[in-house]
Amino acid sequence: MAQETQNHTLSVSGWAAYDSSGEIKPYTFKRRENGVNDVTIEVLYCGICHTDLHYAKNEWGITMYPVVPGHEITGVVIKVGCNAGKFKIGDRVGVGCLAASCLKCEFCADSQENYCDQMQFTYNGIFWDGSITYGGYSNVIVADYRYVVRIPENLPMDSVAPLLCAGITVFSPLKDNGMLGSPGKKMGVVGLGGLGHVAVKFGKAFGHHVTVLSTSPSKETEAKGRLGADDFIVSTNSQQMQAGKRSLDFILDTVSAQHSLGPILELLKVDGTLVTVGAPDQPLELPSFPLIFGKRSVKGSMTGGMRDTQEMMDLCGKHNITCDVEVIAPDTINEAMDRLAKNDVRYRFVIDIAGRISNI
Ligand SMILES: NC(=O)c1ccc[n+]([C@@H]2O[C@H](COP(=O)([O-])OP(=O)(O)OC[C@H]3O[C@@H](n4cnc5c(N)ncnc54)[C@H](O)[C@@H]3O)[C@@H](O)[C@H]2O)c1
Ligand SMILES: [Zn+2]
Ligand SMILES: [Zn+2]
Repeated sequence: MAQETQNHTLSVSGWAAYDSSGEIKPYTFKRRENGVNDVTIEVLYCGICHTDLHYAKNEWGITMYPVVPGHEITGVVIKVGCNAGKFKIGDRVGVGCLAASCLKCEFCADSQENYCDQMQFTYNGIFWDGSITYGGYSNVIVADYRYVVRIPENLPMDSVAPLLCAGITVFSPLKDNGMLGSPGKKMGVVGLGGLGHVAVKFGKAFGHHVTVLSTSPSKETEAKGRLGADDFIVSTNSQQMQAGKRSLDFILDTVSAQHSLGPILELLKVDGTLVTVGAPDQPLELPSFPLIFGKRSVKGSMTGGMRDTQEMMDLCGKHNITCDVEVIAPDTINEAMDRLAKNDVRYRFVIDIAGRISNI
């Protein structure tokens, strides 16, 4: 069982869910003191990922309460361990989903720490010292420097925060599947939420023709006008789905709820690939006919490694890509979570942890 260890003496104020109601309330807890490999970060902003909602409500059945969610963290370094000299006090940094990995296996050696079988998450994980990890809904986080990235100077700390999970989670499968550096592909994005809206922006930045698939016809104008999508298919409109058959090279499915992949797969060309990154609590429906008749592949992908995360950040800095966010105060996290559950967000809530908006 996880247990707190003696060097957990740093008092931190945060917000936690205490039970499967998912209600978020203030929570004061202890973190480890800054170790030789650590940086201590004053948290400025933290995005609300749909995964936070899955955990807060124990939708995957693995939540250890109280859970302090948050893995889209931006902040400023306030303490540096002696081995963490690549960072200095005052650096603008980000922390995503990963807190630890073995650092020795083939995946760690290749900076695919996200696939290390010893990998531990930023929250609801168990750190090497046996303590439960707590995420970014808190004013300070202590992170091993190997899981910290730099934020480009030109990007604002609030709208950059969701890149730490939503961003890398869609960047990584795009890179892995030949969508980076080979423009002109036909790309589909299913679900226009936090992950989906970044996927559209990346798709356009990488030179692709991007089609959004959504159940909400009302999102068409924004998807095209604001995010730059080229086409929009309402997934419940059978005529539109029929017209789109065999038109796409690659599809990224970001939907958070159970659904069938069958009709979506029909939109892929022969030999096309669908990567699912959404994590519904119920199995996806995967009929074999659209798979075998089109020699199509379905793959999964989980967040991304640290080298790719920094690469993505730097690319976003170069192309000025940020997320479309609604910044909220910590005392409205519950309202934001309710709206997230109802798909009423454009496109990511970001908590102003340090209370900067209250000063405006
Ligand atoms: N693979 C990973 O590493 C990874 C990382 C982050 C998030 N996730 C998962 O990805 C999913 C999406 O996360 P998000 O933060 O973008 O969530 P979000 O709530 O911002 O977006 C989800 C989108 O799915 C749409 N949607 C919901 N139910 C639908 C349905 N029945 N049919 C069609 N569309 C529907 C919503 O309208 C919304 O646009 C979540 O399940 C989350 O846990 C996975
Ligand atoms: Zn996430
Ligand atoms: Zn490893």
